[in-house]
Amino acid sequence: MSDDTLLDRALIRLEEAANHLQIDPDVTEKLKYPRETTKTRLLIRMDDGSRKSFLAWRCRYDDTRGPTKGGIRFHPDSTIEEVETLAFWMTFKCAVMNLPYGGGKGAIRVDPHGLSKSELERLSRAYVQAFANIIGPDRDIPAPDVYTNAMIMGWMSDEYNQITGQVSPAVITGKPIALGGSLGRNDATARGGFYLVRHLATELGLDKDHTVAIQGFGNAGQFYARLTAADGNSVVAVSDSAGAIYRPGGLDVEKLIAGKNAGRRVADMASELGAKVITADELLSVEADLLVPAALEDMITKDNAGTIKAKVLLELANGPVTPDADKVLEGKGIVVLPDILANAGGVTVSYFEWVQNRQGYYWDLEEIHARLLKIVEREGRAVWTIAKDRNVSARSAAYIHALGRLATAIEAHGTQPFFAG
Ligand SMILES: NC(=O)C1=CN([C@@H]2O[C@H](COP(=O)(O)OP(=O)(O)OC[C@H]3O[C@@H](n4cnc5c(N)ncnc54)[C@H](O)[C@@H]3O)[C@@H](O)[C@H]2O)C=CC1
Ligand SMILES: O=C(O)CCC(=O)C(=O)O
Repeated sequence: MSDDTLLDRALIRLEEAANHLQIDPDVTEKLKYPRETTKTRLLIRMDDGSRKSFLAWRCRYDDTRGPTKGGIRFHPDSTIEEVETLAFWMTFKCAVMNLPYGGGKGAIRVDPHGLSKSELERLSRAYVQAFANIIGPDRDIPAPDVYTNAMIMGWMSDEYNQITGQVSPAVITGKPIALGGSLGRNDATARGGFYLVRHLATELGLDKDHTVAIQGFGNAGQFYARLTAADGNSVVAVSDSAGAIYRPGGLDVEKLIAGKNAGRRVADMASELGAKVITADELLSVEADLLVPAALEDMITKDNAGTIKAKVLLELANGPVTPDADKVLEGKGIVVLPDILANAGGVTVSYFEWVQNRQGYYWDLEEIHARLLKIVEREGRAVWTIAKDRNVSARSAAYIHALGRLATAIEAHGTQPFFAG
């Protein structure tokens, strides 16, 4: 890989889209840099009485279209650059879906698997104590991301309420239902991708019983496996951070999910599922019609993209394909449904959660699914049409679609925000 940073590589997409649109250069100048990133150290008491310090960040990348929105990641490799890039992607994701938000993201550099539940709770609460002045229902609204979940969002929401002395459920989304969470947020990331693939199946050349390989078997990957298997497709390979398995005849998805929920690794379940253990790179090159990266960024590079046999990639992960790898995939005629569209079901249902919290009236699951379907199909179709009309990749089309909306909003604000930012 080159010396370019993750953000440098992400900005290539902005430049490409800008070349397609007649927009003021001030717009790209504004979108090239995060508005603000706050870094802090969280010092918490461990169960053995010692104290330990963790690096943490929150980035509000751009708030032209509304309060900043984006998840919080707990990961041992998190960096400021990763947080800012994820927040940049959130800015474009919210614009693609026409949600009234800008983009944000946060992280703590920690391996949460090494913490007890009470240590994890203290760390999550410490994050909110540190960033209580940055987040807020009209300012910056966090949500779950890698290695964070509804339980953690519940602790964070409770901490915010204690600090402010008010009950403000709309400050954070992805909460437990009992604390104002929305029905349907748990599988929303996967469901958005699933609706997109189903809507464009004919154009993508995917048959009703296509085969699927999934990289990463957490929230996004597991729910995608469940939805696609229930729809008659066959999940033939999956991986987690510890290994990968392959069964050409299809894996028992419910058994796999039950095993993961019991704390097992996918490779440890291979023999009972009649599957073969394969390497992480082999997962990318198995015979499958659809490849679903659902783990981390930069997993598909120019070094391994050439081995991919799938017709279509559905990016449930953020940034799994590098720009160099994109060129390889394009050369092979593989369609990439890009992250800012493909995984936007999560933030879309987070938006529904925020709306329900503010109106104090809650929708049933049917209503959530119908609203999500409508937005995914509307914006998915718009992106597909741009791709065909302009003869560009679906990724470029998604950025063109989003940048058009961002440019309109930036211009509508007048010149002042350029100086205030
Ligand atoms: N949770 C959400 O609502 C949303 C998540 N995403 C993105 O989806 C991706 C996955 O996030 P979640 O499923 O929420 O996280 P998660 O924490 O639930 O699961 C992550 C999964 O990735 C696996 N993994 C980690 N490193 C790996 C590696 N090197 N190879 C294979 N698997 C690996 C882990 O073992 C785990 O199964 C991330 O890129 C995240 O930013 C995007 C939109 C929304
Ligand atoms: O649900 C949200 O607000 C944000 C989810 C997220 O972090 C993402 O889409 O990458």
